[in-house]
Amino acid sequence: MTFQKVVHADYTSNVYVFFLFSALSFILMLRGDFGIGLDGKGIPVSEAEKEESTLSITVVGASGDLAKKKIFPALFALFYEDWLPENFTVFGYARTKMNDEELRNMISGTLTCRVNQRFSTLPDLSFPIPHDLNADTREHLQGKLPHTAKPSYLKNFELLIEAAGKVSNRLFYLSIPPNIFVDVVRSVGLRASSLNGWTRVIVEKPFGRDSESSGELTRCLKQYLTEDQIFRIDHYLGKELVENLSVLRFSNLVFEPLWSRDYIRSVQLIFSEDFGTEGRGGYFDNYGIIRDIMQNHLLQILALFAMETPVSLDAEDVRNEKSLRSMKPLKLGDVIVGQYKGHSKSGRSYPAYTDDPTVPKGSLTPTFAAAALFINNARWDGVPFLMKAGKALHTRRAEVRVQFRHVPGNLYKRNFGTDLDMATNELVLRVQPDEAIYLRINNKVPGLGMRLDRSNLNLLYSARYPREIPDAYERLLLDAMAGERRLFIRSDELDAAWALFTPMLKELEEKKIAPELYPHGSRGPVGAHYLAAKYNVRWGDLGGDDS
Ligand SMILES: NC(=O)C1=CN([C@@H]2O[C@H](COP(=O)(O)OP(=O)(O)OC[C@H]3O[C@@H](n4cnc5c(N)ncnc54)[C@H](OP(=O)(O)O)[C@@H]3O)[C@@H](O)[C@H]2O)C=CC1
Ligand SMILES: O=C1O[C@H](COP(=O)(O)O)[C@@H](O)[C@H](O)[C@H]1O
Repeated sequence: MTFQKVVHADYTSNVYVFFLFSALSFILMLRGDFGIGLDGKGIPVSEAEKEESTLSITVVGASGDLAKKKIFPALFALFYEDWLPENFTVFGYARTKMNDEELRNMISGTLTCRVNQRFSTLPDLSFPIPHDLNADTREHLQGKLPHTAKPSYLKNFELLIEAAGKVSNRLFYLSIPPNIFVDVVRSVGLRASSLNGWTRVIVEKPFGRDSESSGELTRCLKQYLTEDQIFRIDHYLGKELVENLSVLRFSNLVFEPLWSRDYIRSVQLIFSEDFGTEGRGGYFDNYGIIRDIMQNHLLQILALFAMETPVSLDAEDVRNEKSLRSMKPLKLGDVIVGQYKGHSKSGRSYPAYTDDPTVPKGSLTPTFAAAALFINNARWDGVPFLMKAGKALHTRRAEVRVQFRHVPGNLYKRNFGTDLDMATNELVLRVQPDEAIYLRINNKVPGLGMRLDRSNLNLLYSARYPREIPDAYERLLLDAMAGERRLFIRSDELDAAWALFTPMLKELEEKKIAPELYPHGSRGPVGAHYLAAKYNVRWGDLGGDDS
């Protein structure tokens, strides 16, 4: 196996890092579920195409936080697990100048263990430039050619030259701030598209900040790319438990009959992080937790949870059934917002959101929100879908909690006392950490007499599946390479998602609603409890008996 990395180039007007990894001699094992495959995994290409094609993956924004923490580790994990095709190259672009060693250090520092083991066995990363690049490009890459001023960001995309005589497929990952999305897409569309293979672009959120800006972004992107080339990523859709949601429901007879207003009393989608916005305050203040987490990650999970049975697992069939268009726009009265304040605990002090120098003083941006959404269809009419998302809370967790109705005429109510909520069944999908699915049931405590107890039927992934669970970005990158769109957001879904949130967000901002302050590291504002109480339910994550 060889592994190559080349070169940064300095330019007169801007300085870009340009580096190239070329991993050769990988074994491509094709994934059976994509049809044309051979033996169970890999990218769906025929044997002929495998030999005749090259794949380049270009990470734009390669020096950034996301590239460092997620994209490069995911690419290396795919490489490590032999999921990448034979002729495979990774390019990276950023503004920061970085030498080879700095770059290598940046990447190796964030690789997961399993990847590190193999990374450390790699030979020296500095190899000559591959012979299949033409002479001009070689010189250009080595910084020997004079450079004139670059009219736009990434002008030098034309440097992308893959092995001569092969079909070149190109995947671009835009890991950059939204204000330069369109410039980069223009460069990709006009200067760097493949002439004989496919060109796809993965776009990171935020996809606008309301219906208008999102619509405008979509229009601009579509000037240079077709909808089929745009892969809008929501990495929560790549998480193992979220992917399993449909399997759980549609492949187990015991759940599907219960999946409606007849048996389900409320559904709760809960996201919490035990750290603040440190380092990302500048970005975050323009968006807030509702746009950062609810309008995309939690809403996508909700849409998958509540969908009707699709005709097939094809991307379009699945995306057609996601229930976004049946949902009612969110009302301000069904939302509460919060913001974390400074707090001292055990001699340590934790900053307030507004202590971040990149956050404007007096900012009203919510770092916490809770909301109640409703779906206007026969299956879900009247069922509150409660969402709760917050930064700087007491724990890091993401989960879906399905609370079932009380048992009618419960024979055992005497044994539970008057608190019937304590006796309702609850199905919990813990997305992270410690992935698990568990069902809370009532059970007789063994022994004489009749004492009832609430217990969990528990599928803890680490016990049942000891293998490490791949990161969401691994799955989504692989899908994008394969042209599988099921887990990416279609433009009409995006429009529907913004239509649900935009009126409420506008009102919230116009009325300058002050967020309720909560201490850093707490469970969040009490307003969230009032919201749940309004719909006669309780947040399930407060019970304290999770396994
Ligand atoms: N970080 C995260 O956890 C997540 C991020 N995202 C999204 O991913 C994208 C990237 O985020 P993140 O990595 O955190 O951001 P960073 O600010 O850490 O990195 C941004 C990258 O873009 C480059 N860049 C910034 N401004 C310009 C410019 N004007 N012209 C050219 N290049 C520029 C930077 O280059 P340089 O460093 O050289 O200046 C850097 O490589 C954003 O859209 C963000 O919303 C989405 C989900 C999670
Ligand atoms: O998209 C985002 O997600 C992260 C949380 O992702 P996770 O996979 O670590 O749970 C969040 O921190 C960030 O604010 C948001 O932009």
